[in-house]
Amino acid sequence: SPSPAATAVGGQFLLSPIVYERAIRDPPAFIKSSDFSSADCPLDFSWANFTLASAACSDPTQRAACCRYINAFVAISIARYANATGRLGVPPAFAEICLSSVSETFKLQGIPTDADVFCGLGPKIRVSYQCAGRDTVLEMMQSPNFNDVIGSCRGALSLDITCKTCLNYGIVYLHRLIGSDDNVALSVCRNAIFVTLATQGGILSYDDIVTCFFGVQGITTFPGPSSVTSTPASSPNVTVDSPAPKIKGLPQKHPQHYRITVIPGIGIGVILLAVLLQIILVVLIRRKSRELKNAEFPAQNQDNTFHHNQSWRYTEGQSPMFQKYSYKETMKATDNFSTVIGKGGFGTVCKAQFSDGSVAAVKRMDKVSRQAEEEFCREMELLARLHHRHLVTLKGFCIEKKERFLVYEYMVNGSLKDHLHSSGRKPLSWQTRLQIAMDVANALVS
Ligand SMILES: Nc1ncnc2c1ncn2[C@@H]1O[C@H](COP(=O)(O)OP(=O)(O)OP(=O)(O)O)[C@@H](O)[C@H]1O
Repeated sequence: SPSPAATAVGGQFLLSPIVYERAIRDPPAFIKSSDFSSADCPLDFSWANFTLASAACSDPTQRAACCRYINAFVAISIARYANATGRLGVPPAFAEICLSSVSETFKLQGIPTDADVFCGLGPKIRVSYQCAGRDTVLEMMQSPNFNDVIGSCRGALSLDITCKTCLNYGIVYLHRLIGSDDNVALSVCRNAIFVTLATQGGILSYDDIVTCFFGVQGITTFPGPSSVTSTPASSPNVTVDSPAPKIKGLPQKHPQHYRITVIPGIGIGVILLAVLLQIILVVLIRRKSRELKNAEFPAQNQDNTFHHNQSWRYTEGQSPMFQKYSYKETMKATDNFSTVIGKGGFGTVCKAQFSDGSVAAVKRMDKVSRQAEEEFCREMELLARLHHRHLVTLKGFCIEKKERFLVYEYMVNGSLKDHLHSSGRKPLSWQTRLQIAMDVANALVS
């Protein structure tokens, strides 16, 4: 019959929190394991992915792997339990029900029942890792030389060499601690080391420890107090013990796997950002230098017709190099382009008076287009070659951003066109017209 401290509710025994806590810490004689059902076992397996384990356990040639999986599942559940309670496994009063609960869970998850037997669930694989009289994580940590184990296991345990070093330190520590060759005791204590390391949160990678200690992979593990079942299902509000102690002075905030993911992520992000900034910088510098080049030699970039090295220097005779006028001085000489004297196909013509006293006619290109650009170049090329007293002389040019100017010798009496077509002028005599035609023809053939 049930103990007086327990009340039968729906076929299960619901213990009051205080009685439960006492029961698991120091079970009184009247509390027997038969008072609990397997649902009361505080070990939780809801986190586990059994796919690989059930495949290994169903294959008779994979028995060793199967047992490693089973050992790992139990050890991880105990580590989760220890994370919340600080204990290295379930209290003795729960040992029996937990073994049958674990067995039932494995069965439900497709692991053949004979795996319990050949792996030794109970005699070899236990649900409590009492190691040389140590029941708690704190006691393990306080045992002599345990710091050496922690120190040696702090590296990247995913690496074979680091894992071996960690395990070797563990074995040395255990030989000193238990001083025997009892394989079961060594195996249980080894699991106690695993649980103690696994409860250290951020300083070690949980998944790496599992792989290192049990030689299995693909077990989904999510450690942390929130996911740890610290109480039986029937007593959800009872906390059993204080959570597992952590090593002082070491970061505890995030699990290692989180750091492993985030830190390289940040590094890669920073590198990508630096590369991106460099590319942007290069593009901006190139664009700027192209702009500067355009301002200096725009036509050259748009079209090959403008070969400035050839066109700006007239090599025949005494023709000088064209003068380059600045936009500022051109603007000043034309009183901000207000001295308009005519308009032709190329653009507007202004009279200009430069600071050195020279007078010129400045043709301002209306808009920069490919065609206008070509015309600009052609005019310069042509006038660079043609020099005659009957042809107007090109004095220079001005190129700045999108502005194009040709600076000519100023014709005081206007152009021939003015004399031929302007209505306000006295018509030229036929003799003069004939003379002009001959002069122009002369200029073109000479
Ligand atoms: N060097 C100059 N000196 C004085 N006036 C000029 C000079 N060049 C042009 N002009 C004036 O500007 C007007 C326009 O000249 P522009 O050469 O641009 O046009 P155009 O003679 O009609 O030839 P086009 O149509 O081929 O451009 C001329 O009719 C003239 O009155």
